[in-house]
Amino acid sequence: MKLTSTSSQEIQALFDRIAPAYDQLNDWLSLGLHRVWKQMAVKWSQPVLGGTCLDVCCGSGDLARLLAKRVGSSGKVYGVDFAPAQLAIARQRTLPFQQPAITWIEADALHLPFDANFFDAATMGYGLRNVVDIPASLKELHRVLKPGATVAILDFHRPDSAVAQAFQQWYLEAIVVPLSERMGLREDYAYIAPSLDRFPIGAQQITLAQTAGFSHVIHYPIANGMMGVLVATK
Ligand SMILES: C/C(=C\Cc1cc(O)c2ccccc2c1O)CCC[C@H](C)CCC[C@H](C)CCCC(C)C
Ligand SMILES: C[S@@+](CC[C@H](N)C(=O)[O-])C[C@H]1O[C@@H](n2cnc3c(N)ncnc32)[C@H](O)[C@@H]1O
Repeated sequence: MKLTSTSSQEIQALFDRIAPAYDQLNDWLSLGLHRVWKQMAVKWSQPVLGGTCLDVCCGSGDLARLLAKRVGSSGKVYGVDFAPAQLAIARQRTLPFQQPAITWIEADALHLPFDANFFDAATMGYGLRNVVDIPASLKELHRVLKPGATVAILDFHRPDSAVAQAFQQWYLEAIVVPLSERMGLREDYAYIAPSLDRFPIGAQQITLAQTAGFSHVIHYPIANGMMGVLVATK
């Protein structure tokens, strides 16, 4: 099935389908760099010891586990995703004795099952590009954060430089798609490039976050602008 413009159900099915290969392919295709980018996002979300943190669109849970390390045993971390196969892997990959225990919740990022002003910090990794309503998703994040709390949103980004842009396009088409094809996931990974074409660039993301109500917003291009982190404080 070719995924160009996509419904919420198609996105959920895609991430359920790729779940068994997802972590391995991320490590291979980014040469492990996605772990560094995720560390940066967690740092920018400013989690504090004993804090209550949220990882929206948590997938297999990398960011939630990093948040858990930051908040320590007196803190609390919730990981939310709507793809049950991703959550199953998140649960498997989390050590039973890890403190704090992470609470994994199957839910929609557009309707978070939390009270307003609940979280001290939040992260979202590679989720914003995939939600069907970006402004609604930002408003929902704003709603659940406490005043003064920060969300860091990591995702692909289009570099300014034509050379870096050409390299990114080439890498997605000539490396990512053929490698994922070997695992029978060609169409699923071919979806990344068009989803990136539709995704607002950093400056547009800043405006969207301000419109959602965030008071202090910065976008950091990373990896030569091929990735970016939107950091927004309520
Ligand atoms: C963790 C990463 C991506 C997660 C991800 C997001 C999506 O929206 C998907 C949609 C459909 C299928 C899969 C995903 C998905 O895995 C980021 C790293 C993985 C990337 C595939 C690697 C991309 C690398 C950069 C374009 C270039 C880096 C070059 C460097 C020399 C390694
Ligand atoms: C590319 S994965 C990212 C997973 C993880 N955050 C990471 O960085 O590795 C995107 C995740 O967003 C989830 N997702 C997309 N739209 C969602 C929505 N509306 N509600 C909840 N989860 C959603 C997908 O199920 C998928 O697990």
